[in-house]
Amino acid sequence: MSDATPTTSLDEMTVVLVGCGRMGSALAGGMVRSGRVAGERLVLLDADTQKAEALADELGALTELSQAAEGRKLWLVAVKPKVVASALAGLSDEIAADDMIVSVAAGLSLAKLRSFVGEGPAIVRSMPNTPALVGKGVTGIMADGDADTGAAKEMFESVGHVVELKREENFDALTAVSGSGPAYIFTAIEALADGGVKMGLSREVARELATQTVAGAAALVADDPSVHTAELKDRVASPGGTTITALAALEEHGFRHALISAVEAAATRSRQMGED
Ligand SMILES: NC(=O)C1=CN([C@@H]2O[C@H](COP(=O)(O)OP(=O)(O)OC[C@H]3O[C@@H](n4cnc5c(N)ncnc54)[C@H](OP(=O)(O)O)[C@@H]3O)[C@@H](O)[C@H]2O)C=CC1
Ligand SMILES: O=C(O)[C@@H]1CCC=N1
Repeated sequence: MSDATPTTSLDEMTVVLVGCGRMGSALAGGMVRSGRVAGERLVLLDADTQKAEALADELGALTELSQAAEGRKLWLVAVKPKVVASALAGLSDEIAADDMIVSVAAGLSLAKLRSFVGEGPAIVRSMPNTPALVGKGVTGIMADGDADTGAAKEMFESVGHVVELKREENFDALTAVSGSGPAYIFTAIEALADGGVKMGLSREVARELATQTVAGAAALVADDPSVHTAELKDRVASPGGTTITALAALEEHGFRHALISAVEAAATRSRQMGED
């Protein structure tokens, strides 16, 4: 059972990535770039072997389980939620009872994951995001039962922040805020730059300004959690100035409501996906 699972450092394990798509490749790239996971400790598998081989060439990683070192494996499952059961079934002869399975699939509960693999391997449910590729990801994790999350935590910490959830039902909200969140922010950066282009800036300059503004604003928020974001906003808005005029326009167009509704819609979808 999971509570008998040994505690092993990530250094002593081989990470096997199952699914080299958008999220899987971002995680693999981020881990190798960070120097935390060596290419010879990373096996890349994909239904499309050419995709796995191309990524392995780029990262100096392996593509065959037979090339992996002896010892515990961390199976990082990054296929679409509907494919997780069949992907794990196809690997059942390879997964040892003392291995660890880490799923990144949206909506898939620990109970469902356990039903796919049976008793034995430790299971960790996670929700990362694509900024992991550049070491700026944030990942929610939770283990099945009292399994040790250490190696999974180490892996995700190599590509950014880790938030350990105590209540599994919070995965839907976390998915909606940080799993899907980068897409909202990319859209915001694009629209901010569009505004600059509309007002005469070149696309290149507008993108640079929008990107650095979002990065700088996020850094300021993160710098001191005791300062409310409203206070930071007030410090930008001079009385009768440009910012308060812009904020009024944003309110008129339901900016806050749009974001709140987006998170609500994504969380609802995550919950539905878990019921499929
Ligand atoms: N994209 C994101 O930002 C995030 C995604 N996730 C989760 O990550 C998972 C993957 O999403 P995403 O990367 O976007 O999807 P992709 O479709 O980009 O990646 C999935 C990859 O898995 C491959 N694949 C399919 N079946 C198998 C199999 N049996 N064995 C090995 N590989 C297989 C696919 O190949 P083929 O295309 O040929 O089918 C594809 O290359 C999902 O569960 C999603 O919920 C979580 C957080 C963020
Ligand atoms: O869109 C999706 O379903 C996945 C999960 C979070 C981000 N991408």
